[in-house]
Amino acid sequence: MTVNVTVTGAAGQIGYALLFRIASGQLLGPDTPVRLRLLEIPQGLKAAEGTAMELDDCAFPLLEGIDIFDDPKRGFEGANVALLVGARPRTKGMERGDLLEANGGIFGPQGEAINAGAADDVRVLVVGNPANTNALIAQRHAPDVPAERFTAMTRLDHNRALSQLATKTGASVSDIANLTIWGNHSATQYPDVFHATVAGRPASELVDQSWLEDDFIPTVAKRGAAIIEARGASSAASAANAAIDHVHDWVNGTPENSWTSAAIVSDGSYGVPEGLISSFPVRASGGTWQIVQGLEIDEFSRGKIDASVAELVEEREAVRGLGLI
Ligand SMILES: NC(=O)C1=CN([C@@H]2O[C@H](COP(=O)(O)OP(=O)(O)OC[C@H]3O[C@@H](n4cnc5c(N)ncnc54)[C@H](O)[C@@H]3O)[C@@H](O)[C@H]2O)C=CC1
Ligand SMILES: O=C([O-])CC(=O)C(=O)O
Repeated sequence: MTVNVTVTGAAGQIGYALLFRIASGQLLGPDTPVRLRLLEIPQGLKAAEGTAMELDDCAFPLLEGIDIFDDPKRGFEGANVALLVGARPRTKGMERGDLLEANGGIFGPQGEAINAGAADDVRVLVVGNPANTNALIAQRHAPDVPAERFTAMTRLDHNRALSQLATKTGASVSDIANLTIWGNHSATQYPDVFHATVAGRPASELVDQSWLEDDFIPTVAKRGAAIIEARGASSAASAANAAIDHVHDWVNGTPENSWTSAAIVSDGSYGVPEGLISSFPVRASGGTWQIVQGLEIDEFSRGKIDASVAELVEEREAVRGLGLI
């Protein structure tokens, strides 16, 4: 059956890296036809039309159609998968509160539109920053959609951590299992190697604590800023790739022998307040995410997780104070 995929911010740089991969079958697999619904603001419509022309020109056998909208109500109609990429970027002179407020004006109405018209099985991935809190705002505006269908992306952080650890240990990324990103998709995130293995050996035996603290954790947590500095623009292809990985695993399941990371609604596991959208170690099966339970968390990890979760609580209080949730 054809799957309707809504992509917001379709004319942006992540959109340009993402749409062709969705249309080629990499999001949902080689047997699933897709129909794209592109949502943009009025100023983005012309560029979205240009991208749609290029999608046509690829003659993707799985692409059944493309529609373009600037009205969220129509953009999310019948959506089975919704990728919320478009967001208000932080600009000069903008305070954190201004950024949260501007994004509340986007993600509140989009949550309402999902509630009103998306398909019963809708799965939502928020990429646009601040991703966790934008996802929370959207989720709170969609009371009829099960809360666990709203997720935010920390898969790019997860993939960045895999790559750093592989390089350091001289292993291949496919040798690494059970890394975790905890908390917020921000500089406070905690990339945790203490349950990870590299070719079956505990990662913590292969790297020392000073590398973790002085190199690995800050490199992963600040990678977004380093890419902006180097490229003059934020991560786009790697962000699109992570979005594909996230939805692909959500729908098709994670491999037996490992877990991944995703920001999902907390059920209170690991002391993360219930209802926050925070990154956890997760497995997917049967189309749902489950938090990996029973991991031992030492004092170092506890402090790092708590710090990132505290930032999420602060963001939640800020949007509550602004009347956005
Ligand atoms: N979670 C993650 O790991 C990552 C998140 N990001 C975030 O993803 C977002 C998008 O990044 P880029 O594509 O590089 O930005 P971009 O600025 O190139 O594109 C954003 C697009 O969104 C559109 N847009 C703005 N408001 C909209 C609305 N209300 N409805 C529909 N479309 C809307 C804009 O017209 C623009 O075309 C940013 O917030 C960025 O910070 C980027 C990389 C990684
Ligand atoms: O900082 C940004 O805008 C981009 C981002 O989220 C990342 O690359 O992780």
